[in-house]
Amino acid sequence: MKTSFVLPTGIEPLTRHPNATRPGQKIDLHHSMCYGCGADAEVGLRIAVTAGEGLTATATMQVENWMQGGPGVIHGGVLSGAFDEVMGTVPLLLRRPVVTGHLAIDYAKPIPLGSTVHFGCEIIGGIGRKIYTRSYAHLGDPDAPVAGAHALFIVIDLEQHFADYRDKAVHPS
Ligand SMILES: CCCCCCCCCCCC(=O)SCCNC(=O)CCNC(=O)[C@H](O)C(C)(C)COP(=O)(O)OP(=O)(O)OC[C@H]1O[C@@H](n2cnc3c(N)ncnc32)[C@H](O)[C@@H]1OP(=O)(O)O
Repeated sequence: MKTSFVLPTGIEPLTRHPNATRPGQKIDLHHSMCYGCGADAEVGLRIAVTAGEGLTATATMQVENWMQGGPGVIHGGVLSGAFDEVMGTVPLLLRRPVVTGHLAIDYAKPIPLGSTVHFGCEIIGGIGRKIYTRSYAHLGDPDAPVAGAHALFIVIDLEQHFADYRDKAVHPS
């Protein structure tokens, strides 16, 4: 798939945490009101990410009617959000919390409403606090990707990063 994303030189391999979610198991829920993965979110993608071998994962998402962009197909921003969620979850296999610094999407084919989108994802490696990932999406045939993505995630101190925003958080009613 064509992409203009350029990986920097000097990326070091990273190692899965010994206590990371085992292959085949769902990677722990971020929180139940999260737009990407939460079961209680008013509107959300409800993506479940499953750990694979090494630093890989898979996920699926149902393309519902509210996700429509161009007639009959998914909105590009929704797909972007899905890639963000999938790639942002995989660093939990390192047991390192991250936020997105840079996200790049390559849209190869329209994705019809009603589709099940399958995602594959891997951590490429890291430099300091920077973690580089790539992902692809297909509709059932991994040899026929409909989109791809790269992202740079930055490792954060979870408590410190969200300290000023916790009083704005919404909780399940
Ligand atoms: C959450 C629970 C998990 C649970 C996981 C659940 C999955 C959630 C998935 C969704 C994730 C999201 O959407 S997160 C929401 C969207 N993202 C955000 O809100 C992040 C907003 N941005 C920020 O807060 C900040 O900019 C940070 C934290 C990303 C970076 O700030 P900082 O901590 O001061 O660090 P800083 O020195 O600026 O950057 C560190 C290094 O990264 C590089 N760097 C930073 N941004 C970029 C960039 N866009 N492009 C290239 N490089 C960059 C810098 O040059 C530097 O390199 P060097 O000098 O070291 O070489």
